[in-house]
Amino acid sequence: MVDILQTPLLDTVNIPADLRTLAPTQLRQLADELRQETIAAVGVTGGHLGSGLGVVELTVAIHYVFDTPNDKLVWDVGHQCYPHKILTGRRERIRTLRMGGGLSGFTKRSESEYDPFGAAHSSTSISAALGFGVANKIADKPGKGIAVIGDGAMSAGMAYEAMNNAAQAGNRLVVILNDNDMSIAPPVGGLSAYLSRIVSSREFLGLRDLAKRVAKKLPRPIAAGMRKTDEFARGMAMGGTLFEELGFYYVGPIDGHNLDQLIPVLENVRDAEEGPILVHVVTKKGKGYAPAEAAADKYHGVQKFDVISGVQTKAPPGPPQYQNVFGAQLSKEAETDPLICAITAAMPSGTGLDAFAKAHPERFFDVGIAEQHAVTFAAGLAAQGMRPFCAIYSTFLQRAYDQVVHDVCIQNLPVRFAIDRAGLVGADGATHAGSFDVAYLATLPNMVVMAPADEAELVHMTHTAILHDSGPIAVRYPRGNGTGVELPETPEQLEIGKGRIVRQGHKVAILSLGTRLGEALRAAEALEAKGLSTTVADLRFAKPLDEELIRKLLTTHEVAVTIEEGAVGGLGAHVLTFASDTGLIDAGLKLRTMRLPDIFQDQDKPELQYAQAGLDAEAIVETVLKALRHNSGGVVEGARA
Ligand SMILES: Cc1ncc(C[n+]2csc(CCOP(=O)(O)OP(=O)(O)O)c2C)c(N)n1
Ligand SMILES: CC(=O)[C@@H](O)[C@H](O)COP(=O)(O)O
Ligand SMILES: [Mg+2]
Repeated sequence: MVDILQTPLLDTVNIPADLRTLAPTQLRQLADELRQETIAAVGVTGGHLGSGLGVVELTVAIHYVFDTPNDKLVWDVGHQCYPHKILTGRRERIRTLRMGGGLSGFTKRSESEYDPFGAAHSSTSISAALGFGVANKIADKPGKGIAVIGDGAMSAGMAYEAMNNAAQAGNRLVVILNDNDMSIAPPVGGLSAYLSRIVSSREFLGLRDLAKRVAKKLPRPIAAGMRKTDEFARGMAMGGTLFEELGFYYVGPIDGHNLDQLIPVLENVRDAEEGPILVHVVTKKGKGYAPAEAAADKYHGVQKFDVISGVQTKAPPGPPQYQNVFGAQLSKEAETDPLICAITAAMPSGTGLDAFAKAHPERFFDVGIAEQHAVTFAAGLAAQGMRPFCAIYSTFLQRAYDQVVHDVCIQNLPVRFAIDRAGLVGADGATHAGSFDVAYLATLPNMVVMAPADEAELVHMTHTAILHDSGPIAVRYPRGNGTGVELPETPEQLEIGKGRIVRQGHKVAILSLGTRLGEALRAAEALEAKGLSTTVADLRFAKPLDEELIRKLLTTHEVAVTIEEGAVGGLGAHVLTFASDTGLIDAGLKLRTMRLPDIFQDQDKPELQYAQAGLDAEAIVETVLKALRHNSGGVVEGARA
């Protein structure tokens, strides 16, 4: 395996133009070196590995054949883009992947002209590539849009919305379907089965007849003398496919690790006069690195690891992760409650539902990457009397907002939302931060929004959600480990809209929502040391607000500060609205809201992200002291604080 890294050919390639000076016979070696470099880099940084290893040859072939960056290459999700980054001028920084100040783990427009479109959420690539292709067509400029989309990402509705429109791009759009028969977990559903049928029922295109068959299939000058009608081309050689029905020329399946096949096929595709074209490429996730190929998840996402053994750095033992506390509690309660069912959109382990899937397979649904469908499916289940839990990361639930509003809230259906990765998430950065869910959910009539301060509270809130049959309810909790509190044997049903006082004082009140409670308590200690007696309340609910408790806190303390792990529009906004509606702010109350700043924060360690966001104990103390210094008649200096 990779020992001392020797990359003589890769060392000569800084950008794709360098790559294009190589002879086709050199590309195999280049791909091998690129694979080694990718493994070595991710060994140091951790990150998404298996997907990138599977597209090493594809990355080399695309940059070799197409005229990037004039042809616009759009990687779906972008989690497979590390080899692409190495070939596009970023090799020197590749060992900073996903670190504070380092390269993003996804494609990012601000990073490179070779990343024409940023991503991290799936299934956007065909739409974006179509946009590039059509814009160039209108302007009569050269340049195609090239989307590389995985079989998992191909399960989302957006991909079909784009394909439904793709004909207008003509030959300006190329879609490369990277079929590795894997999502994060094994892929699910009819499309996955369909792709498997195509692959198993057909031989890979062989080298000997490849050029002939592709030339026949794609009308272009070299096929002169052959029939060039659409009927001939579309029905040719490999028969109709779903993609052909949608108006694509389908080419495939192709062995995506065989450069001798990839290069001529892509050259034909590049030069075709007709389109759009879909190239079905079959690859192996984790290809070329034995530990990845052998792992159940194909090293989708890894910690730092030892390159020789593949052994990943273990996280130090700690409290259970929130996702697993949720999954275990739901699974346990489902033993005695046959109405509970659980839905994930392709994230069974990330949401902690793998435990549930094992224990209750008949009530577990992995719907693939299809968050919108997941929500409306849950609404249907709820309308029929089930108790569905839709477990979706905060950032991915954004995609299903209309379904939450229209299918769930307007009909007041008791769908339970388990919203994981709420707040800042660390290495995945802005695209994956769960910054907006409180703002977008707590504004909806009928919705209940809870946030536990620790994992014991999450147990109570999961139980409370199960029993909440009168309408929709959401519980949002962060990525990572709990605080280490003891988990309750018997969960409590919390009273909806009731918070709790965690620490009683009389001058300063900190109103906390979620897991900032620990920082609020640390701040209270520091304030106490300065002679400022401090109350800390855990509001538990962003909606409905505990108006009685809030009124009491705002009328009995000189300064009140709200704190939450979310953007403006969340708890603080609702408390301010309440204080304004009731006239409580007219009485000279010093009320401040602490929330995420109005920026998309780049990746870093979560604790540093929160410090940068001004949401740690030190920032709370500073906010309180500033408020106390402030004379209510004047203008606040440094307005936010
Ligand atoms: C909208 C959305 N939902 C879920 C995810 C999480 N996610 C990232 S990669 C991935 C699997 C994608 O599978 P595929 O497209 O086949 O790519 P592969 O990992 O196999 O290379 C999932 C579910 C996401 N990024 N975006
Ligand atoms: C690319 C992607 O969307 C996922 O792989 C995501 O990075 C997983 O995040 P967690 O590690 O928080 O489950
Ligand atoms: Mg896949």
